[in-house]
Amino acid sequence: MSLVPLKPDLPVFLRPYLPPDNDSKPFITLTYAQSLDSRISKGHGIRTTISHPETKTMTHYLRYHHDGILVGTGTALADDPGLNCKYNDAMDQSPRPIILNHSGKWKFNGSKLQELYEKGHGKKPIIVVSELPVDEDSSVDYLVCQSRQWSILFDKLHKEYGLKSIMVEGGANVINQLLMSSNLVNSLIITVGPVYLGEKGVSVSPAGPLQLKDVDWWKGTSDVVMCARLH
Ligand SMILES: NC(=O)c1ccc[n+]([C@@H]2O[C@H](COP(=O)([O-])OP(=O)(O)OC[C@H]3O[C@@H](n4cnc5c(N)ncnc54)[C@H](O)[C@@H]3O)[C@@H](O)[C@H]2O)c1
Ligand SMILES: Nc1nc(=O)c(N)c(NC[C@H](O)[C@H](O)[C@H](O)COP(=O)(O)O)[nH]1
Repeated sequence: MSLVPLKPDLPVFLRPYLPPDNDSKPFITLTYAQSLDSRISKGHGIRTTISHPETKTMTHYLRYHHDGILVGTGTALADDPGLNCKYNDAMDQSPRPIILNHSGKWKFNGSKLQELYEKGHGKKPIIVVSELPVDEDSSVDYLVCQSRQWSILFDKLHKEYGLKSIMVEGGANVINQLLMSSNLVNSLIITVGPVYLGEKGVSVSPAGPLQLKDVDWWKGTSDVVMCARLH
């Protein structure tokens, strides 16, 4: 499905929060869409549309500006995401998909990621594991890194794969951890949609309080987008 056009005032609004051209450390953007009650889906395993088509276009614009896009196992299992870039039909500019798969529950075989990669519509995924599997799949790259070692993981993605910017798209478990690792996150970009998802929804709520800095808001047709820094 094609995207609606990018709202013309979004590039200027987003510019200060996008990765710089040159940086010695990987630039980490944490981004997701949430309801008014801070839920990101109706329930575990349920893919839920929250954002307006114009902020979906913004997400693809953000993907266009990043070298890698990371999601947790829960999101890979629930959403079977494509994680490519449809902005400007620039699928060759798609970020490298990065899947945390320490549990081994998610399978590349039969996934949307496999379909897109084989069609040349997405990049080769990097699967993060605690040890190499016995039945290695040659269509993916494996990165060995122990669970919850975020700093080491981002460093390896930078040094071993040359990824200078990584966009983290969720889900809740991953987001809650990174909100508590404020020194690792360079930009936070949250879309808020006009919906409540209720108490069975999967909520974003970090373990402790967090005061954001350099906050700016954009108002779209039905969503708002907040950009901020954590440090
Ligand atoms: N609205 C949005 O923007 C958005 C974005 C992404 C996902 N979602 C939704 O979120 C839900 C999934 O969220 P979730 O919290 O269940 O799953 P998740 O995607 O956060 O994955 C959690 C799992 O990933 C692994 N993991 C997490 N952190 C790790 C680490 N540091 N090292 C190694 N492994 C790690 C663990 O297996 C953990 O159980 C789905 O329903 C999905 O539709 C919504
Ligand atoms: N911007 C945004 N608005 C939403 O309403 C929503 N549910 C997501 N969810 C993000 C989540 O990570 C999804 O899994 C990927 O957005 C799917 O990616 P694809 O479109 O398949 O490439 N993101």
